[in-house]
This record gives sequence, C-alpha cells and structure tokens, in this order.
Amino acid sequence: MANERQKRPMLKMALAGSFISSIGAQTAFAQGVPGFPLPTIHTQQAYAPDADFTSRWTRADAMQIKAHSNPSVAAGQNSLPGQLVMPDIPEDFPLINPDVWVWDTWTLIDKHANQFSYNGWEVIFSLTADPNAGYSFDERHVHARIGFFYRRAGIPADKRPANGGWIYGGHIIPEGAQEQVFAGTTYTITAEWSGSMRLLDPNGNQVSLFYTDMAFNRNAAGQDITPAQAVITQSLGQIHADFNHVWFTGFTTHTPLLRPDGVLYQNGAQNPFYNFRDPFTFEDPNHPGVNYMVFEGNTAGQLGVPNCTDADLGYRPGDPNAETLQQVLDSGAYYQKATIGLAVAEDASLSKWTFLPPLISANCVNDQTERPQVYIRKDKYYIFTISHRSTYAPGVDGPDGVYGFVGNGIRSDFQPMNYGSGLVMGNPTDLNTPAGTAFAPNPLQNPRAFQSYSHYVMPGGLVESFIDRVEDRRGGTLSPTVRLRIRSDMSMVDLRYGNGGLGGYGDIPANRADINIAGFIQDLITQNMQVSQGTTGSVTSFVNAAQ
Ligand SMILES: OC[C@H]1O[C@@](CO)(OC[C@@]2(O[C@H]3O[C@H](CO)[C@@H](O)[C@H](O)[C@H]3O)O[C@H](CO)[C@@H](O)[C@@H]2O)[C@@H](O)[C@@H]1O
Repeated sequence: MANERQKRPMLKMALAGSFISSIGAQTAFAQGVPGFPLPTIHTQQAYAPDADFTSRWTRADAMQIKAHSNPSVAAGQNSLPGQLVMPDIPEDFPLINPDVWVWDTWTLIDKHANQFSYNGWEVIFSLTADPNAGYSFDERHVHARIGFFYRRAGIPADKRPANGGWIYGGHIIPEGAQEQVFAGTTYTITAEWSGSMRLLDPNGNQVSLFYTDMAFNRNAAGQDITPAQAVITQSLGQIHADFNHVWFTGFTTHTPLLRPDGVLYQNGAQNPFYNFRDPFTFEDPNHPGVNYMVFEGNTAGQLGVPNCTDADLGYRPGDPNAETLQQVLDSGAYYQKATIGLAVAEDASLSKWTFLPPLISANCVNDQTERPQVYIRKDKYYIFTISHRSTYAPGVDGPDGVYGFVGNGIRSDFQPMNYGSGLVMGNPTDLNTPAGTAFAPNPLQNPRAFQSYSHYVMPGGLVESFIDRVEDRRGGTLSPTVRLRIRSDMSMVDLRYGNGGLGGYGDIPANRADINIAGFIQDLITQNMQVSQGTTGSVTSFVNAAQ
C-alpha cells in the first residue's frame, strides 16, 4: 500500500487535473523527464510560531523545474510549461515616464497587504534612477532613489493611457536627508533599495517606509571600491492629497532596524557580497498584534565553507538518480546560500525588531531569494520571492522570475509550489541553452529570458513587475500586469486575463480606499497657505485664501 509520502505526488496530479479543467483550455503540465529525481516530500509541521524550524528549498525540489520543462524545443524558444511562463511582452512597450528609470515597485499597503488608494488617488513606490545622468541602465542600482507615482483611483485599465497614466511625484526621501547613524557611526546613504510602504492607520495619513539603505564606499573619483553595507531601515512620513495631486512630508530621519548578525544571517565579514535587503512587514492574522518582517538574506557562515548537508539535497532515501553530497560539494554549489529571513517587531511603532531563524533556506540551490512577501489566502501562507537564473548553484537551473512556497502558518514546512519545484512564473526561457546574465545574455537564449523582473503578487493574484530587456530594447518601466490563479500548492498564469494573459502596463489597482476627510481638508488649507505664502509670504493671505 502506498504510504503518505508516495501518495502525495498522485494527489498533486489529481489536484492539478481538476484545477486545469476548472479554468479552461490551457496547456497541461508537462510530464516529468525520466532520469530526474523526485523531491523528498516534506511532512507538514504543526503551526508553531516560536519554533526555530527552517524549511528547505532543496536541490531535489529545484530539479523539478528542469524535469517539468520541455527538453526538445528549438534553441532559443521557451522550454518552460506554458502555465508557468509570463506571456511575451511586445518590443514596442510604452514607457511610464521617459525621464525616470523605474524598477522594483510596491504599493501602499496596510498590515494585511491590502492595497489602499488615498483620498481618491492610487499611489505606488518604485526604485528610480535618472536615464540622463551619464550611467548605464545596468549601473543604475548604485544610484537608486525611492520615487512615487500617483493616478486617480477607480478608472478601468482600458480607459487609461497605454502607459497606465501614472504621474511622477518625485523622491520620497528629501534631498539632504541622506544621513544615517548606526551603532554610533554617521554615514551617508548612497542608494535606497527595496522596499515596502505601510499605511499605519487606514483612517489616517501616517506611513512607514521600510527600505534598505545602502552605503557604497567610494573613492575620490566616485568609483565604488568596496561592496555596500546594507541596513534595513524605517523612515516615517505622511501622505497628503488635494484635488490636483499627491505629496509626502517627513522621511527626514532614518531608524536603523537590522544589520545581519553573522549568527543567523550572513554579514559582510563572512562574505563581502552578502545579500541582506528588501523588508516586507505584515501582522499575522492568526496572532493579532504580532508583526513580522520577511527579507532577503543568506545563511550565516564564512563564504566558501563547504557545509551543505544531505538535508539541503533533499533526495528520498534510495533515489537512484540522487547526487551524492560529495558531488554537490565538488561542484562548488556551497557558494549559493539564500534564505528568506524573518524578524519580529518588539514594539507597536515597528521601530525595534529581533531576528528569528530563517523561514526557508536554499543552501546549495540558489544565492538570492529577493523581495520576499507573505500572501495569505484561505488559511494558507504563501511566500513569494524573485530569483535569477544566474544565481542558481551549479547543477540546478531555473528562469528569472517569481517562485512560491506554501505553508500553514508562519512556521511551516513550506512546500515549493507546482510539483514541488517552487517555480510560479518565469520569463520565457530555454533551459536547454546555457544561461547568460542580464548584462550579457547568451545570444542563443530566448530573447525574452530577461524581459521582466521583480514581480510582486497583489490581491486577487495580480502580479506587477518591471521590464528589463525585451529583444535588444532595455526597459526601466512597468510591465503589463498578469494574473495568477492560485489553488493550494498549484498556480498558473491566467491566459484569459487581458490580451492573451497580458493586462495593462502598470495596472496596479487599489482594492481598498482610505478616505481621510479631515486630512484632505487640512491638505486643501495647507495648499492654499503654500500658494499664498509663495505670493506674499504672509499668514494673513493664508487666512484669506482659506476662507
Ligand atoms: O536595485 C536593487 C534592488 O533590486 C533587487 C531586485 O530587483 O535586486 C536586483 C539585483 O540585480 C539583479 O537584477 C537586475 C534586474 O533588475 C539585473 O539586471 C542584474 O543583473 C542583477 O544583478 O540588484 C543587485 C545589484 O546588482 C543584485 O544583487 C540583485 O540581484 C532588490 O533585491 C534590490 O533591493
């Protein structure tokens, strides 16, 4: 009789079948390729938020990506199964704004990741850089500033301009407010990396920016001479809106929250190229008042120490196709050690945080699990994260795109979604052709293998991202929004959404409205004051203007 572990794949197949037939005629999942190992089937842990259990995205799991892709497509085509691939973005995509490069983008959210409009305006936040400043698109990261865009809420995508109709509002952190003090040392924030913005009270205008402050050390010529120091940071501000526009105040002080400790999360002394960034906070609906943060990290320990284990490989006992631990270590895979980090807030103002052990590790699998987010649906806790083909360890492979893991609570044995592989939606990629990088893609690779990145899953399964490279055209603008259908541990790209699966460019709708009438009236008065002061500089004219 089949035991529980053996039954799981059959159950998954059955679920997949009913899921696929329930949403229409989309391509069925490709069958596994003979010779590729089945993953170890995880046993679900009981929900235990205080436990120190770290789930693993194993090599056996990640092997399923290739096992479920097509080994015989023509070179340069897409070998991923259709339901896990983002449709082709046309090369003639519109720009959100020709004067600003835009990449990682997030929305105004409350503690449960609902997306709020503010007094009739939708608002988004993006990493931005100046395309006219003399550096290349790939050099933009060290110049990143958090900017914001806004547009009127409630207008259907097909009634908006092709580029989404977003109005650029400028930088969030004002000029001259780039000083940060950490552990008694004052330094200058040289780049602002991702990234989330939380509306603290859905009836007010206080907002908390959680972001990664990056301090790149530069020589006199302005060249970077050492890797950056990353500090996960909070900065508080206020959102304002009148009839004509949206603006922000505050963000002049920065509260350092977390720097990697070298015990749970790798630090700069252990690896100068450590990954530590991209905070996303949420309140656990099963534990009201308890706030967590997920972030991108690496497993602590000195770079280059070959200490992955059989548990990181994850093969079933007796698997005839399993790699040996020695083979994996000999390949150098131990240089890749991503984690999804976790911290818990110690105070209601979210200004003090304590590290907890990682939620998921990807030791000997991948070095970067970026922009993690927690997405709760029907009592399931999903962790979505983005990763690159270029950051996979030797011997495992997958596309640039979004990956997902599902559990029953914050501490779970998170299951990689979609046949245990973890892949949720990749760029069209030929996994039979060796990878290039975003800087120098393999010319035989699918020309859209780097079309989009930095996917963020929004309420209703909508996914926004930015365009990186389509054919030979670079992006720096918002991608068409796509929609995922998510059922249990399966997902698929909904090809009935928009035009063949592609919705509007930068279609990032709010699903909640913050109507702050008192704040709105105050903002109207304040605007009058500013206008009047600009003209006469007197408070009398403000009183007159407000009457
Ligand atoms: O700009 C930094 C923020 O961007 C994130 C996620 O998008 O990190 C991306 C990362 O760069 C890679 O992604 C690029 C696509 O945008 C790609 O062109 C490049 O080849 C990749 O290196 O940025 C750092 C620095 O380059 C790299 O380690 C990341 O993978 C996010 O995590 C950052 O907050």
